[in-house]
Amino acid sequence: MNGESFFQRAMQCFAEQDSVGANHALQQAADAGHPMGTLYLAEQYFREDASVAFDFLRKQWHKGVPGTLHRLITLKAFFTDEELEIDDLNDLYLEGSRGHIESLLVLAHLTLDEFPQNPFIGMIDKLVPQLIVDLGCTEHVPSPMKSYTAEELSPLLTSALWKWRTRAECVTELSMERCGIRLYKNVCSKLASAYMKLRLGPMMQPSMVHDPHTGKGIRNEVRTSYIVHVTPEHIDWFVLELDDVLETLTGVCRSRGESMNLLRYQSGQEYKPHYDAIVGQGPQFDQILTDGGQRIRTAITYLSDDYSGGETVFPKLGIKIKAAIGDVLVFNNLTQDGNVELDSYHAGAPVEKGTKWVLTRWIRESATHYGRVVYPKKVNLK
Ligand SMILES: O=C(O)CCC(=O)C(=O)O
Ligand SMILES: [Fe+2]
Repeated sequence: MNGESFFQRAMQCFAEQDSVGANHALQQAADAGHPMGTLYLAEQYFREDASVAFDFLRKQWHKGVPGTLHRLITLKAFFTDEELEIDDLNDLYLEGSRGHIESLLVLAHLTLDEFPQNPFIGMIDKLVPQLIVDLGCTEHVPSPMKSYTAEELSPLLTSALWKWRTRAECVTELSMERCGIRLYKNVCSKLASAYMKLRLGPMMQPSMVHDPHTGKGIRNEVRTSYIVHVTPEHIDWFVLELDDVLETLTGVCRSRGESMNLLRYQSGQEYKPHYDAIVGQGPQFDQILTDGGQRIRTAITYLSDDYSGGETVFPKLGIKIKAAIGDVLVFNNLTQDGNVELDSYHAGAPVEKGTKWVLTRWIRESATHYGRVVYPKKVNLK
């Protein structure tokens, strides 16, 4: 049997809740160098002991299994309390040199501001030229193509590490006592914004709102944008990094976040004035509240700014926010004593021209389904 057959057998065993059989088959798949088998098994090890998982991933890397170093660094960065070091970024580079696009994207995202003539963009361009066009990075492609020595790479990796370590140190442009409104500048890089839109955009569906009578999701003129729910199966480095940074900016543990909503508004589309707090009453609303309680806070990450109209408006506060790409707006939906903050009433004004993209995170009082699945060890840290 080959690696794929072992992996399929493991999936079958999981479906039949035979975890012993599944682990045995995963082991066989990993021994045969199967990438997904390797990553699944590493996940199992990681739940028990991070260092066992890391040793296993490194062993598989030496056997030539792709994606293993990238997974190791991702687990270390987002699921342990260990700090990333320069060697970890070098590992991402090694993974990228074997053709792992996401590793190169992470390195490009961490270095593009400092190094516009960017070798990582050049490496991506060699592998998938269309991606560079779709990400709007064509002006960054270095020419001529070449391989980079350790000495040439060193300043880039040092700078990437600095960028990583200061990822949540953002300048505040607007700060208001009422509703705890804060607008943080330049949180999400242009590259990360472009990549998330590109990767998740094809899954867009019409947005829904809760029917005030039944609590069920319905289409309604109140909210005419398109949406993708960024559920656990969609997470990647960029989603995890945003979860991490938003935890710092909002002061609430990432495990209390609902899965983010990627919203796309085209001309004429809007989100009419509303509360993000759950304001309906009845059994269906009680059901919605079981996923972590009330929505205490909201964080909106702006992924585009080449549109007119489309401001985020707070009519009771008399403010209109037109953020730049990469900015994050945070505000409270509840008062100190836990009531709905009436001033938090807000809208996404109709877009006039161009396309507005945002990622909305609604944050609850306690751990959500998303938080429990993605961050089982980080539940309720704050
Ligand atoms: O699009 C906007 O500016 C606001 C989005 C919003 O209010 C929400 O998603 O809850
Ligand atoms: Fe909202």
